[in-house]
Amino acid sequence: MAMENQINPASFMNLLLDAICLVDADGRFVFVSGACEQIFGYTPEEMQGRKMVEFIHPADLPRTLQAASQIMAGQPNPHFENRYLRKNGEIVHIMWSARWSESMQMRVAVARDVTERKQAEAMQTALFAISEAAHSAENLQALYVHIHQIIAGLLPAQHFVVALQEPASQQLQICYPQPAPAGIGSLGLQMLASAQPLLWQCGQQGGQDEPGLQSWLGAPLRSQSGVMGALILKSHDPLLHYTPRHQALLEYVSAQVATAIERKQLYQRLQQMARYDALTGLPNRALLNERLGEALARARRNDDTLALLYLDLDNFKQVNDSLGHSAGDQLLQIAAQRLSQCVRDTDLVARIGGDEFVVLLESHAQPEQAERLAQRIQQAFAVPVELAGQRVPAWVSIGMAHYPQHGSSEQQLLTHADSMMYRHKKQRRDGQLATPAAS
Ligand SMILES: Nc1nc2c(ncn2[C@@H]2O[C@H](COP(=O)(O)OP(=O)(O)OP(=O)(O)O)[C@@H](O)[C@H]2O)c(=O)[nH]1
Repeated sequence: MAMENQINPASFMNLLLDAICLVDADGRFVFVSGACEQIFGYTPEEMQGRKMVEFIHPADLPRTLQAASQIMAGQPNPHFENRYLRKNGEIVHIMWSARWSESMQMRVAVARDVTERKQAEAMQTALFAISEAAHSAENLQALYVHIHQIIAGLLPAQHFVVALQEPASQQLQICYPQPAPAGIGSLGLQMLASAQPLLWQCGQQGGQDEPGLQSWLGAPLRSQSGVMGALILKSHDPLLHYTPRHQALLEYVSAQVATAIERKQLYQRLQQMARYDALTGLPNRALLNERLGEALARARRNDDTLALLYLDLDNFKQVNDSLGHSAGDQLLQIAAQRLSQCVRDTDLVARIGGDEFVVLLESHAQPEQAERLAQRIQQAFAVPVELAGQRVPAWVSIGMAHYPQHGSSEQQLLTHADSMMYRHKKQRRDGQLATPAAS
C-alpha cells in the first residue's frame, strides 16, 4: 500500500500546539482542536456548542466583534490579538489568524497562546515604568500610588500594601495605603523574618483579626543591605486566588520597587537636608525664601497682607562661651520649640542661621496680630532656661515687617525686619526697654 494512502492529516490535528477553531455565523464554536484545553483550560466538548463571546475578556469584546464581522465580510485577519478568560479565571492572550470560509459558512481560525510573550512585554514595561516613577513621583506617597497602579496592570492588586522597616527602631511600618489596613502587621513581620515570598490560599488566615480571608501574596523588598520591607497583596474575591505565577510576577518586580523606594528615600533625605536645619528640625533659609516668595505671590494676587518677625537671641554667644557649644545647641533647640508653640499651624518658623529665626504670618496678617504674636513670644522667652544645671535667661529681640507697607520683595521685607530687630536689641541694651516678664 502506498505511504500516502496511510496518512490522514486530520488525525495529527490534536498534536498541534495552536488550536484550530471553526465558528459559525452565530459566533458559536462548532469545532475546536485538542490544543484548546491547554490554551483555554476547557476541553473541546466543553467549548463546542457555546458562544465565543462567553469566553472573551469583557474589555476586548467590542473590538473582537468588530474584527469578526470584518472577517465574515471577506477580509482575512492573520494577526488579531485579544484576551480570553481561562476556565480557572486567569487571562490568556491569544493571537488569531482567521478567515471566512464561504463554502462552510464558518470562520476558520487558528489560536496561538502568546501569554508568555505578552507578559514578558508587560514586565519590561512595568520595570521601566517603576524606574520612571522613581524620578517623576513628587514624594514617597506619590511613588507608592504609581507602583500600585503599575502592579495592578500586571496582576490583581485591589488591596496593595507597602510595608517598610524603620531603620532606627527596626519596627515594621505600613507606608501605603494610609491609613494602614488592619491585620497586615503580623504578615509583614513574618515576611521580614523569613525573607521569603508568601502565598496563602483561600481558607487560610493571616491573623486572628482577619476572619474570612481569601488569598494573600507577599514578596520581600530586598535592598543591598538586606530585606527592607515587603509588598503584600490581598484578595477578598472568592473567585480570585493568587497563583504561583502571580507570586513569580510580584517577586520579579519587587527588586525594581525596592530600588525605586531606596532612590526616593535618598532623594527625600537630601531634600530634607537642603531645606531643613539639622539641629532644630525647622525650615532653613532656603526653604523660608521659597515659601516667602510663594506667599508674596499669593498676597499680590489676592490683594492680601503678610507679616514677618525677625528674631535674634540676646547674648547667645555668652552661653556658648560660658557653658559650652552643646549648651548653646540645646538653647537653640529650646528656642525653636518655644517659637513653634507660639505660632499657628499655618505660620512658618525658620532658623535662618546662628541664633536668628524668622516667623512668616500669612493671610490677613494685620499689624496688631503680629504685635500680639511678638508679645506672646517675648513672654515665652522670658522664662529662663535650665542649661548645664544653671538657669540662663533666654531673651530675644524681635523686629517686624509688613507687606505691602515695608516692601514688595522678599529681600526688602527681610532687611526691614532685620533692622527693626537691631533697633529693638539696641534699645534693650541701652535700657530704653523693660525686660519682658513671663506670663
Ligand atoms: N552652639 C551653637 N552656636 C552657634 C551655632 N551657630 C552659630 N553659633 C554661634 O552663635 C553666636 C551668634 O552670635 P551673635 O548673635 O553675634 O551673639 P550674641 O551674643 O547673641 O549677640 P547679640 O545678638 O548682639 O546679643 C556666635 O558665637 C556663633 O558662633 C550653632 O549651631 N550652635
